[in-house]
Amino acid sequence: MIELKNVSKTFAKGKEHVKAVDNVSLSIKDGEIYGIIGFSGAGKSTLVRCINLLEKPDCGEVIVDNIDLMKLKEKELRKVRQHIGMIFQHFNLMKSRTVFDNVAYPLRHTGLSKEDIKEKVSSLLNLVELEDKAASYPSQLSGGQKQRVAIARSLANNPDILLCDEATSALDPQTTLSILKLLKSVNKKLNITIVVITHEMEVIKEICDTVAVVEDGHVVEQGSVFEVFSDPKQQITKKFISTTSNIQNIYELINQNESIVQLKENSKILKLKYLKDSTSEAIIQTS
Ligand SMILES: Nc1ncnc2c1ncn2[C@@H]1O[C@H](COP(=O)(O)OP(=O)(O)OP(=O)(O)O)[C@@H](O)[C@H]1O
Repeated sequence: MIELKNVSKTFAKGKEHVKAVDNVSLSIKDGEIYGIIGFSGAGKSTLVRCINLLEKPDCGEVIVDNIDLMKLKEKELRKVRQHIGMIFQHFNLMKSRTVFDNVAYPLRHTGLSKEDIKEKVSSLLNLVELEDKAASYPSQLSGGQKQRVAIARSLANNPDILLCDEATSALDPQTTLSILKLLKSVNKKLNITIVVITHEMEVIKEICDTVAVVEDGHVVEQGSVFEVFSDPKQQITKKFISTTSNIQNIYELINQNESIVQLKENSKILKLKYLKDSTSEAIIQTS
C-alpha cells in the first residue's frame, strides 16, 4: 500500500516559486495499476518521483508498506528504494553496455554469484521476450525493445512497486500497446503494484484500475477508471475523454462551416456512451 498524505513540493524558478505538487493525498492499493493523468506541467513527474523520494517533498507523509519514507535515513531509504522499480520515457539505458549488462547492473552489489546473475538476467530477458538480444547494444534496438530492457532491469531486484514515468510517450501506438500488455502481465504474474504517469487517455483505458486526474499540482478527481470516466465531474476530465473520440474534430469542422459536415436544419449530433465494451443490439433507430 502506498499512501501520500498532504504532500507538497515547490521549486524555485528564478525569483518565482512553482508549486509542482500541492497538498496531494492519495492511496494506492497493493497489486493495482494506478494511473495519474494530466497535461504537460501538471506536476505528474514530480508527484511520482515523490513516491520514491527521488524528489523530496517539502512536507507531508509518503507511506510505503506502513513506513513513512520521509523519516528514513539515507541508508535505510536506499534499501527501501531497491523494492521500488522505475522506468522512464527515454529508457535511461547505459549506451556503452550490452542488454545483458544493463539488466545485470542493479544486481552488482547483491552478493549473487556470476552464475546466479546469469540465470536471473536470462529469466528477466525471457519475461520481456528479448532472450536473443542479450549481446546487443541499446543503439541496435527499437524504442519498444529499449523499454523492454528497461522493464527487465527495473525488475532485477524483485520490486513490489513499479513506477512508470510516461513510459510509452516516445513510442508509436502499436508498440505502446505491446508495452502496456507487458506491464499488465508483469502486474498479474509478479503481483507488482504499478503506478503509471501519462498524458494519454488510451494508456489509462488500456491498463489502469484506478485513476487520479492532476491539474496545477492538485488531484482534482480520483476513483476507479470506470467511475471517473463514465461520470466525469471536472472540466479537465471531460477534456481527456474528448481526446479518445473523433467527436472533437467533427465539432471543429462544423464550427469552421466545412462543406463535408454541413448539418441540415433541425439535425442533431448525438453522442452515445456505452457502459460495456460491446453492444449487440441497436438502441436507437431512425425512421
Ligand atoms: N527541478 C525543477 N526545477 C524547477 N521547476 C521544476 C522542476 N521540476 C519541475 N518543475 C516545474 O514544476 C511543474 C511541474 O512539472 P512536472 O515535470 O512535474 O509536470 P508534468 O506533469 O510531469 O509535465 P511533463 O509531462 O511536461 O513532464 C512545471 O511547472 C515545471 O516547470
